[in-house]
Amino acid sequence: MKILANDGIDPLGKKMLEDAGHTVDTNHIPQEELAAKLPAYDAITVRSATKVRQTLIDGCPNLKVIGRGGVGMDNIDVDYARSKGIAVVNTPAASSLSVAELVFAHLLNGVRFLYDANRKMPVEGNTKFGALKKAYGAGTELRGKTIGIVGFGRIGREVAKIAIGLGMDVVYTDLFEGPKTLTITLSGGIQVEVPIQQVDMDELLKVSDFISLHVPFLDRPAIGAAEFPLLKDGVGLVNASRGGVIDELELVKALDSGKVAFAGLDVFDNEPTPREEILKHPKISLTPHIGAATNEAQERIGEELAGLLIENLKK
Ligand SMILES: O=C(O)CC[C@@H](O)C(=O)O
Repeated sequence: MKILANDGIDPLGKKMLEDAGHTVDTNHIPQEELAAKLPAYDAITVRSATKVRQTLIDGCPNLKVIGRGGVGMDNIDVDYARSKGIAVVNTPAASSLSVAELVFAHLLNGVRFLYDANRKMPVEGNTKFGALKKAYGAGTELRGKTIGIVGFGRIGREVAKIAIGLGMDVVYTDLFEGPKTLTITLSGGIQVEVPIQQVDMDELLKVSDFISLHVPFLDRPAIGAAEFPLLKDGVGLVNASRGGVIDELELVKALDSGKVAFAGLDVFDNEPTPREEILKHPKISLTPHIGAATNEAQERIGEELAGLLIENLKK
């Protein structure tokens, strides 16, 4: 069968597919050319960039599988594809740890002003060293602080485990009733049971020194105009889930007023062209949607995705 890996696939996954007798094309086809070219393929794999919408699906009667390397399927019309008999598969667990680690990259970046130091040091570092040292002189430790985790799925739980390892207190919200403890496995296989607390959103906003969001974008931002006033003064926010989950315009206002001390953003309202106010804001640590972009996660994703494709292409 012919598979188009339109947003790439790890070499391990590609080899598994080829060993199973499939042809894998990793040359990216731009979105506007897909309608003409995708009908020649039996399956497509995407990450978050390529959109597989109803009109594209309608033009590909031979398509058997749509594979999403990653978690969120918001770039695919999943129900519609399934109604046409196309299997839609994803790899929900493979990138959790990588996303969680990126959350802490942003948090540690935020509490020590690295986002700003990295911008200013190359320009002003030799003339204003002392002034910069003073500007970044009031950092904050994470230990003993409370992190609020919005959405306690796989990624949220990985965030909680790292936070516990750093000596932070964890509160979380979720639509479902979640655990009261988390089991942390230390090196040597020692397991420790640590208490965590599920609270409602208002309580989380009130008590958290830092908040990390791990929910899909639904119909409104999880932190928007109504929520910002409820936040603790000087909170740090991290969004490595989906653009729109934090209202960006309200965020800029809250950063400017000092209500929010800093934000770490991996995802944006209008990817891949985020708004200027966000890109240029001096209190935002930025990454271009790379939560899952580690060698380890991509290898796990490629392997899992290849397995799912092989299984579904047999049917
Ligand atoms: O691979 C990507 O481009 C992002 C993936 C990530 O947002 C996910 O939903 O798994």
